[in-house]
Amino acid sequence: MGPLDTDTLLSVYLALSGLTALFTLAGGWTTRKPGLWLWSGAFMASLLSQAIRPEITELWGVQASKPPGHLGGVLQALLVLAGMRAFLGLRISWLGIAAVFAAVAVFSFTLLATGQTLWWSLSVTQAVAGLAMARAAWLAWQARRSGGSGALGLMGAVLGAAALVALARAVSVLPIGMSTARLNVANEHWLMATLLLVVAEGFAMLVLVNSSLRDELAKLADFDPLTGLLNRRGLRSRLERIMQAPIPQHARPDMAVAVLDLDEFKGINDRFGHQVGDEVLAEVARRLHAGSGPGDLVARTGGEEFMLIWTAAGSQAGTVGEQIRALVAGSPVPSQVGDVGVTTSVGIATGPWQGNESFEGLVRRADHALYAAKRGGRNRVVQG
Ligand SMILES: Nc1nc2c(ncn2[C@@H]2O[C@H](COP(=O)(O)OP(=O)(O)OP(=O)(O)O)[C@@H](O)[C@H]2O)c(=O)[nH]1
Repeated sequence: MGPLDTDTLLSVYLALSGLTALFTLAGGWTTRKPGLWLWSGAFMASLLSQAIRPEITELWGVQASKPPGHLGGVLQALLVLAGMRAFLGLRISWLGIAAVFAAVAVFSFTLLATGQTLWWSLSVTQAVAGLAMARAAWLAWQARRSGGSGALGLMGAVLGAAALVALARAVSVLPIGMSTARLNVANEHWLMATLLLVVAEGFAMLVLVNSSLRDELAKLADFDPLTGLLNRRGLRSRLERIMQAPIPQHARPDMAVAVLDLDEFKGINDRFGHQVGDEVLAEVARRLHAGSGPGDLVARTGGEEFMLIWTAAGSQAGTVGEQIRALVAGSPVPSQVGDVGVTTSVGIATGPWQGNESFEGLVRRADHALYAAKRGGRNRVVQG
């Protein structure tokens, strides 16, 4: 036996699968990310399928130990695919997975029972595993292309490579006109590539989980959890991005900054309770968001304070304030205690885009206008 014969490679494969299963299990446990449990199960499946081979060999002979190993590879790939779907929030067809697995299992065990060569079993199981991996790679790529993180691209590349290796292995072990010795050599080559890819898959999975946690943290830092609107920090960073866009200042339509403060909101809390107050805030946020265009920014900048930046208010700038007030006060907010009437005061300032300085100036003007609206009796718009 050489140092890199099939049995040695399978032992290394077993050890690496076990480690990857542990890492993904730890990842699933600590992050509660969907998909990681399935990925851990995927590597556990290939570990178990290799670990039970010596026992099966002892009981029923070496031939009988092969189909479980082959099927472990299929189960692993199907679970990697299911994990990818879960990670991306897609539906998983367990019936489809069971049907594919059962069909391949029946095929392998029929070959075993009828005394035919088990190279066919390896070839077919690797082909099925390759197709499942290719599907998982495709999903990762699609998600990357529709705005996902770079880690999805890495995952797609690694799973794509795993798919190619499995398919190449499926072809290289086809028992057509090749001696068993040559089939063994071909199998060992591709098995070695599979080993490297187990490590790469585990690595890509952890990178993917880390990057999605980082995205979540960034989201938490930029958004208000009650209303889902941007918070002050998120508003600022998005505004900076818009201001830095390479559009000449003279080509930008005027923008409007509106500062809103719900009227006598303390009274709503006192009369109906804090929870109803929260419902009102969430509904006001929904209305403000629904009433804004895709390029506009809507933020909750304080308890019952909101800020809207209409990035292309243009010639309608003068009427924007009244539209915003009507969005909030136009109809009462349905809540657990029935309809709750709510009004808002709005301070508004419009002007051209001229860098950060001018934006701060606009906000100051809008703030002063808001105080004037409150002083003037509330539920009104004052232009600053
Ligand atoms: N339910 C709820 N209430 C909040 C939240 N954040 C701030 N508030 C409440 O909002 C109220 C704001 O009250 P005030 O600043 O006195 O203003 P107001 O009653 O709206 O009166 P005016 O602004 O003068 O019209 C306070 O009672 C805060 O407790 C929140 O997240 N949920």
